[in-house]
Amino acid sequence: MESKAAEIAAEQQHFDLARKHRERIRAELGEAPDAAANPGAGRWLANFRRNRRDNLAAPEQQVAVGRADLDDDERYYIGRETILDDQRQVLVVNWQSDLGRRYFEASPDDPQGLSLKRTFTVEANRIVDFADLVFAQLVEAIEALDGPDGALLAELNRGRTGAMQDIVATIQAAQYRLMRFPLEHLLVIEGGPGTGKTAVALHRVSWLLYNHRDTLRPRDVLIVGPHPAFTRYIRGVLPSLGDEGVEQVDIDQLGPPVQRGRQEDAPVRRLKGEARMARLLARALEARIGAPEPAERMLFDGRFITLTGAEVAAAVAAARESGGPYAVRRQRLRAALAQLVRDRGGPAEAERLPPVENLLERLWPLQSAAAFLRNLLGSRRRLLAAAEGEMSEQEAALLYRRGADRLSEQVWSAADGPLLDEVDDLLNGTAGRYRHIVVDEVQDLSPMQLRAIARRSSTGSMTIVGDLAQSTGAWARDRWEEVTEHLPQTHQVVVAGLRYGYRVPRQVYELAAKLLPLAAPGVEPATIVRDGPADPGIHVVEAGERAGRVAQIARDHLEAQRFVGIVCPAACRAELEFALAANDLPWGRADQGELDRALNLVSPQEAKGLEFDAVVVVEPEAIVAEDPRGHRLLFVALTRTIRYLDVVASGDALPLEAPQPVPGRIPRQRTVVEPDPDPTVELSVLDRLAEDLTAMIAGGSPPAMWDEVLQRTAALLDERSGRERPKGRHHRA
Ligand SMILES: Nc1ncnc2c1ncn2[C@@H]1O[C@H](COP(=O)(O)OP(=O)(O)OP(=O)(O)O)[C@@H](O)[C@H]1O
Repeated sequence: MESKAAEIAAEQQHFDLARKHRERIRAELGEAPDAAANPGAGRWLANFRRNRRDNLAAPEQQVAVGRADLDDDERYYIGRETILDDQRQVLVVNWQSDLGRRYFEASPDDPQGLSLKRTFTVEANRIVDFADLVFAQLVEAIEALDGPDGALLAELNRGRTGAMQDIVATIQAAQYRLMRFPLEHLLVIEGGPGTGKTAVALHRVSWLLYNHRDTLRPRDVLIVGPHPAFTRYIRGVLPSLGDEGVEQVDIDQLGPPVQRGRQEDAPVRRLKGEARMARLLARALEARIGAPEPAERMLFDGRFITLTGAEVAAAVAAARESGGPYAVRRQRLRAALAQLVRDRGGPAEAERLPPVENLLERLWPLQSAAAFLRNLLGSRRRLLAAAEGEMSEQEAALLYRRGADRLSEQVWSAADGPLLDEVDDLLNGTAGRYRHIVVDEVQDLSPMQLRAIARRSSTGSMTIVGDLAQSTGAWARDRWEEVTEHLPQTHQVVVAGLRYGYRVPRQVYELAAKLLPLAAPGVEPATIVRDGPADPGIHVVEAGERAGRVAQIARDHLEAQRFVGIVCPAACRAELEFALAANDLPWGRADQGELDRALNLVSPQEAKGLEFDAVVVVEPEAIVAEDPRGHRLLFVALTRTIRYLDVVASGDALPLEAPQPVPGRIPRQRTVVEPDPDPTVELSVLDRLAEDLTAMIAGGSPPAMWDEVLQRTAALLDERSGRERPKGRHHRA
């Protein structure tokens, strides 16, 4: 039998040959002359070649991840892309092909016609090692390949950078089965934190694009994530698999672009997310269609033409009943009115003449989604009328707010986004143009958000990804039906689970899993595949030392070159930012979509879906207090690490009781603040701001100086607003 070194050398020859031909292909794509007969086709060809060239793996990347030896002695190398030599002999077969499927799914139970599966460990394109599964000899090891193998464990220990990587080299059989699950389904992929749900959903897109390439193009696929930092985290995976052009957005990007940032209280957010809102909006829009005068008189070229109220009303009723978006039915009314004018001897081009346009505008006003919604939310009368039978008066009153004076100045909330999208759909219709939609972290989305996604689907084929144990916020769910009922009902719903937790080390998961009986009693814990380098560090400190200790731990991790995430509740955010700044530790802000620094500050909500080498979780009791399902939020926070976890707490480091008031938190003072005339600022936001400022001042100066700091702050604010105060009351050094 050949020695392993000799075998590696032989395999390396094949790797080198394949790389040589990949570079040959790259060069040919760059140099091939324009064979096209006309300039349009020439441009197309040039584009095609550029895309093909850009999608080839980089020169230093490994050509293959493994080798499949079939029972009939044929052998195939499996890699990211197919590579042929100049005689069109196959050197490498791509992972989405049928051979790829057999390679990844082969198990001792079902070898898929393979006699051997060889997995390479490779650095750049140099083979370091390989491991073989010889199926004939493996009768006793029927653990199947669902669990981890050596190559996977090595891969999981790799440090993280803030950008998700592809997992082609180490796809597990159970994962591959979901990647190639038939397209015509509403597939729900569920599983605990770090089981690979996101990775599988993204590779599923790549697999589907390859295997349905005649009918499914990249622009037919939409990927929706929960927030910008997540979208940024995953956006490189598909291009690294050679799939460019798939649209990837976060949920707030659906719908008309408007200025965001308005904060709202939880009951308003909840109400605005309910499916009842769709019916309320539809009714409010229909109520904008007016009734004619008893006689409508119009002047054309010095001659009056009068239409009777009855005939105009009949035209309005016909348009109203005709079905379709508001704007389309408006066009029909215009045509009908013009016809009536012509029937009275009016001009042939009546459709385009001002008298008809004026009447049309009065009966059926043209409006944008933003203008309509601003007017509706700013009118108690209209809200009440539209709410009838759908909502109580108190609920309708919750929706009221005074609109900004100018539409361009209106600031919208996150919960307004899906309402604007719904109105836009009622007004103009939405072209459901995606043949497949992937939604990640779907467990928290409101019915109105799910409707916004559903209307973009042309087929009902979707992959939705989530974990009920991580479901928090106004729409925390306990059953998948509560999500799928708002999605297209065209295809069968299949819920498939991933069982093995690849991200979180055993020691960390054991700690986090203590929350599960309380957080999500029905949810099966993941099976963890590896140990971490250390037990979680639990640091119980005085409230005043909390931020300083977090900064110190973060610094230690940074010095060891780790990618660090601090998961921090809102109550501790200001003191922590202050401490990081004071310690000269720059950080990335996940709330602004940043995730590219070595140190990142994320809220527990933003932490969903992300991962870091080292995670510091700040004040678990405050995290639990932040959400009605606070234990789930804490479970999310604790399961973001691939290696190190530290918990810094002045209260209980692992609260297993119902939420307590947050330690060290300043009691809310509501009475002193008069309602602000600016409708975009809510009282609770002012309270939060006051709390943040208080924490910053308390953390940054001794009590004897607080008065002084406050006076200086007031002076600075005066200066900024141009407001005059009695001279001598404030001064600046
Ligand atoms: N087969 C695999 N080979 C290598 N790495 C893998 C594999 N499966 C998962 N991983 C890695 O495990 C980590 C967790 O995967 P992923 O983020 O997809 O999990 P998730 O189930 O979506 O987690 P969460 O519920 O926290 O969002 C990622 O770093 C991913 O690359």
